[in-house]
Amino acid sequence: MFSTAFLDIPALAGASGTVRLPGSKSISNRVLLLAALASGTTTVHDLLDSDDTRVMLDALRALGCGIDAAGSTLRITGIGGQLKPGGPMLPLFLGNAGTAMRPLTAALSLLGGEFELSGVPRMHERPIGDLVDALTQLGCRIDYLGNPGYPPLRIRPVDHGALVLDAPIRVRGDVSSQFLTALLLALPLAARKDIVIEVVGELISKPYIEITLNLLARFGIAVQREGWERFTIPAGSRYSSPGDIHVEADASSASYFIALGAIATGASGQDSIRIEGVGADSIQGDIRFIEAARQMGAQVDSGPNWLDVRRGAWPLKAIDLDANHIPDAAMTLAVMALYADGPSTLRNIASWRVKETDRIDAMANELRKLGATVDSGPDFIRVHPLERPGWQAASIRTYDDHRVAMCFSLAAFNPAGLPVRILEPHCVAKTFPDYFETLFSVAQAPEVPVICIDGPTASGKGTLAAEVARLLGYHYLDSGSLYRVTGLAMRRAGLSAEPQHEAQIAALAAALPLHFTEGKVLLAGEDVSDEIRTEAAGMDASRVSTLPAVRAALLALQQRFRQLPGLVADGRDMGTVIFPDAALKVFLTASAAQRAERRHKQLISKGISTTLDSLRSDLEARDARDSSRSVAPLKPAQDARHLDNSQLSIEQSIDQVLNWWQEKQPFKPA
Ligand SMILES: O=C(O)C1=C[C@@H](OP(=O)(O)O)[C@@H](O)[C@H](O)C1
Ligand SMILES: C=C(OP(=O)(O)O)C(=O)O
Repeated sequence: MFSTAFLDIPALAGASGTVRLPGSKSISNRVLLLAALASGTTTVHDLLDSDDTRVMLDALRALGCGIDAAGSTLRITGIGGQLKPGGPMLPLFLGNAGTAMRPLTAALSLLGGEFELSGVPRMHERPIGDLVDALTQLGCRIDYLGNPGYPPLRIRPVDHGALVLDAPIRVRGDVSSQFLTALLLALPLAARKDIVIEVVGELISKPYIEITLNLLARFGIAVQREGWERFTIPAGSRYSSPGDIHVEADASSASYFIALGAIATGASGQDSIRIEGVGADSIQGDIRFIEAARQMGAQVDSGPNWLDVRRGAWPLKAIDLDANHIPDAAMTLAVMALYADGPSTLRNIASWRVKETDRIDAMANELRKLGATVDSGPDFIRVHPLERPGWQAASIRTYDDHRVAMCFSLAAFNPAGLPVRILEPHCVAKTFPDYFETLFSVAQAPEVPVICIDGPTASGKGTLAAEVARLLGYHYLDSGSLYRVTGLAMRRAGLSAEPQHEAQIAALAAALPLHFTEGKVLLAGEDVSDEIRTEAAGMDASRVSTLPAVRAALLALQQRFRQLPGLVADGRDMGTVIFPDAALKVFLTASAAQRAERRHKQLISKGISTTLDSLRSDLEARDARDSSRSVAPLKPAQDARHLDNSQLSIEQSIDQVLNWWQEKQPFKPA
């Protein structure tokens, strides 16, 4: 996941390949709750692992459910519809998960304990009054701890004998379908007689009720229904675990990749996006996004558990759609509309205003930043397409809404070749923590940005480059370590850095089984981070780096690190030889006295004894060798910015490089 303050997505040109998507949020949280209420153990396969499921799991653990995770499988032992009596009041934090807050409110109101349910500030602005009213009719005891009609809530124990089950329970369905879902999931706890639920007002987001009914059936509860107005939970209903249950991939998450297939042209080989884990026969209503995508021109094939999408009509065809049945995925259509042949209108979407943010306003604001003309009203949005000269580079605010972040990534396919900045990209953690990594695994950019930081030994370029990479969410290449690892491989093969061994060392270098993970350098799986940091290994590195055949072998290896969303590379010839087209090149220096002092401190802190004088003369010898070698000597690229950090703190150096980088970006302030 990208935990950076922002993520710059370079202009993208194509996309092709296969993605496997994480589990459905709606299925995951329903299955977890049903498994928790049932008796016995349920094994859940391919559960979504995200903020929304984590808050549900934490709540269920607090209730006393047994939960064991092993890989993508989770075993959950339910409480059999009964809480241990006399437990303390439980505070439960439910983040911004509607699928946790609403169903748990209903279930806990009937379970008998005392609870306080709260969430993030936005959750305290998301309505729950219609559900609380329905539960209160029944005799449940729920108080508002903040604003009436909104969480946080206090739930008090209820006397099951006093529940009013004779009259139908009336619930409004026109604000959120989750209120009806919550009642359907929880009321079997009280079904000593038939319980009837009547929906008041036009039910929205109907397909989510189908998911609820489908999963209830798998847990042994056969709800009878009359259209969308009346639902009966038969007397004696009991949750019974199906044993094993598989979670489909999330159809709403699939919408971004379906859109990607519709917008992007493929590269050589495969020219489509294949999505695995969900197919057209999904139980999730958002799968009907493919109908809308087809209307706009996408070519979609599907089979059991897979979809294959490619570009059809181009530009896309404008659409006018009642999107009430696909409230989440429809946001993706609003961005696809930028690539259409006329204005597109999405109607009947008033519920967008009470989700993670006011999504109608959020989409309108951010689409306008890209240059689009947008009209909106209480329950619709109309998006006019953008012509090439109309596109603007924009810093997209995401309002802590995962879907805003995800759907705006599709703006990176703009024909003007502009990058898109996504602010607070970590909001995707709600349902799809690795969204951007998954996007980057199939997207192609004509130009992946590179920042080069070259400089002499002990100038601090490693620390600076790693930190800049971390702050930008870019990959990091410590090219010096490649030479160090080559030196180590050379030693281990019994060779030395003499010209007669050059070809052999080059062959070793070309095939280095090298990985950088979490600040470690792994050679064939072995952590060699410490071994390559000794002074002797530094000397070997410097020597092998003078061998032209070794440098050539390592060139391709280094260039392969240039991957989306970008790269920060440190070394001695990054800007001059390896990435001569880098957008920013920094030549980092510090006086030999300063560098010797830093290195001295470093070694002393590791308990290695040395003297300042010897370090300084070693450094000077190494500088001389590095700058006089015949191949790619250490010298600043012509277009490099010089940074002497002798008098700067590491933070000041980082700020300077980030400022230079920002100066090169076309983004206006957010
Ligand atoms: O029941 C569910 O799993 C959901 C129902 C929908 O909410 P509304 O019914 O509030 O539209 C949807 O937007 C949400 O992401 C998930
Ligand atoms: C509306 C959404 O979430 P929630 O389940 O919190 O309602 C969503 O995921 O788009």
